[in-house]
Amino acid sequence: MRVEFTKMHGLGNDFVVIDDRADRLPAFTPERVRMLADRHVGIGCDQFILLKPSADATCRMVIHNADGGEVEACGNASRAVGLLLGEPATLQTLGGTIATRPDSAGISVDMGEPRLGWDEIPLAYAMDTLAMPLGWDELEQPVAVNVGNPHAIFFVPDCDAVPLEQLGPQIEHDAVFPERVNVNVATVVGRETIRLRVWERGVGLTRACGTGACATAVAAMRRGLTEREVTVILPGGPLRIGWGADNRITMTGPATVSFRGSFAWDDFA
Ligand SMILES: N[C@@H](CCC[C@H](N)C(=O)O)C(=O)O
Repeated sequence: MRVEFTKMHGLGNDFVVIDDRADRLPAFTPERVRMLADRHVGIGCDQFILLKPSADATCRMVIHNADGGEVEACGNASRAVGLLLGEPATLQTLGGTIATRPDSAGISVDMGEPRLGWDEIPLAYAMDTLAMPLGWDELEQPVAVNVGNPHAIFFVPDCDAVPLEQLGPQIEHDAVFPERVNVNVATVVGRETIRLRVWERGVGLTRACGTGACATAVAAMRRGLTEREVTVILPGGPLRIGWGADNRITMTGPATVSFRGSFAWDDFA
């Protein structure tokens, strides 16, 4: 059996997307996803995205990190799927149902409401999520925000100077985050601009993280550092993020098809 896929990216955060809305494919095990995502033995991607039928939305979006683990949300992949579907669409994810629509700046996504309670992140025990009383070397007092998936955000004078490849994995696996965490280091450049680098849970450093941009914008707004609409500049490029009076987050930015292909199911057994 051959399986067709679309290789896509959002600001360099890249995905293998398989459209199985017809529901004919067998299950993708974490091992199979790991092989497909591997940049040496597979196709290579940060996240593996499977579209399945849904009774309540345009489709169900199943999201796996490159390590094979299934996760609740992926902002950049949501824009990519929005581009594939073309029309305004709703995507059912483990983190909630979100809505995409084409926009003059690419694809706009209603990412839903952030969760801010310590048990909603989740954290291991009760604490202030606006300034967690913890530190890892130079990274201290993060803000914790859940935008479908868990994020810790550290505001620093220069995010490019942080050794994120060393501190990211330590923080990701710290016991204070029982479901692990995505680690964001952010520098506020002005009331409407933030620079951001992200160590993604289950992947590592990526060129961009849409949910990281949303969580960081909410964190900056909660701390009163920015306006309620900002540009978040990632290594792969900028995203526009708004947190409205209705408590909903909107993310707008590009998504791109790189190429289309197919593989034999048995090649990744
Ligand atoms: N690339 C993503 C986030 C993907 C999931 C994340 N690594 C997690 O484990 O929660 C994005 O664009 O949001």
